[in-house]
Amino acid sequence: MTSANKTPLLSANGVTVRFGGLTAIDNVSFDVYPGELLGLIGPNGAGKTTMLRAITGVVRATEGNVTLEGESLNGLPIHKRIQKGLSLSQQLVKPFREISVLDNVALAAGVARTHSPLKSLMHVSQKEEEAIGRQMLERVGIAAHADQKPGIQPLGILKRLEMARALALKPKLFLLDEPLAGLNSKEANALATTIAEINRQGVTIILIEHNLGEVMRICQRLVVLDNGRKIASGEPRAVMNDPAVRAAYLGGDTIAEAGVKETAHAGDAHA
Ligand SMILES: Nc1ncnc2c1ncn2[C@@H]1O[C@H](COP(=O)(O)OP(=O)(O)OP(=O)(O)O)[C@@H](O)[C@H]1O
Repeated sequence: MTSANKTPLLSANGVTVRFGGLTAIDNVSFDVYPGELLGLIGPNGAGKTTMLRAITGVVRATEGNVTLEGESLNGLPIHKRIQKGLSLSQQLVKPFREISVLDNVALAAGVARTHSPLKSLMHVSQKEEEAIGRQMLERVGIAAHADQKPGIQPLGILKRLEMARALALKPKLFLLDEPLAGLNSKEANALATTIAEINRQGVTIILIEHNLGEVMRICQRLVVLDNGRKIASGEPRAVMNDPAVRAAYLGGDTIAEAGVKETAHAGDAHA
């Protein structure tokens, strides 16, 4: 957990991202400590996904910098950041539909080992990658689907497959962008439990999520963005009771209640 004498795994320092005249991220700084499950939350359009993209190199920060284990990631392309230990599980799930669930994960494991998608394609199903694939499917709870094709899987399984693919890269920092979106409350609850379990096994995680009930349940610390700015950070319950956070979400009313309801969905509440 956070402590003054611990070195952050990741530090964002004064990160600003502008798209033309729009400042999507405005001078945001925060740290992620080894072993943490950090929730990055905020209303629609707050800048959460842009922040993740600035960390992974999908968008370039206009100002500021991001360091991983003290080393600047500035200017590094996405694949170099992956090599250094970042892995992003995306909101949109796009597996290869013609190969099995297991081969999808084995392929990702191959990319991690060869850093070349082409080589990993030729290596797919080699024993070691396959073993990593099976291990990751176990980890996300879908080992029973290993030999099936992704095309016939429901969204809940596909989300877990996407997570298994990202975990196959053996990341130092695992970035999850709205993994619970589109799931019913029972599925969301189960997947959030899996995410907490992955964290307990030692994987440091940044979780972007609108489902505040699950965020409150599994995250150890929160960073809140609104209009591109960091408006609060700290222990979840204290953050949820922060007047600035209440105002950002609901105009100051019932964020604490919304936060503890299992089905709470800030995106819905905000709409
Ligand atoms: N590539 C882009 N070009 C221009 N504007 C963008 C781009 N990406 C994001 N934005 C804008 O930046 C702002 C922040 O968007 P972002 O998607 O990061 O927010 P978010 O907090 O992830 O929102 P949500 O919860 O709705 O997914 C929004 O105003 C969005 O329209």
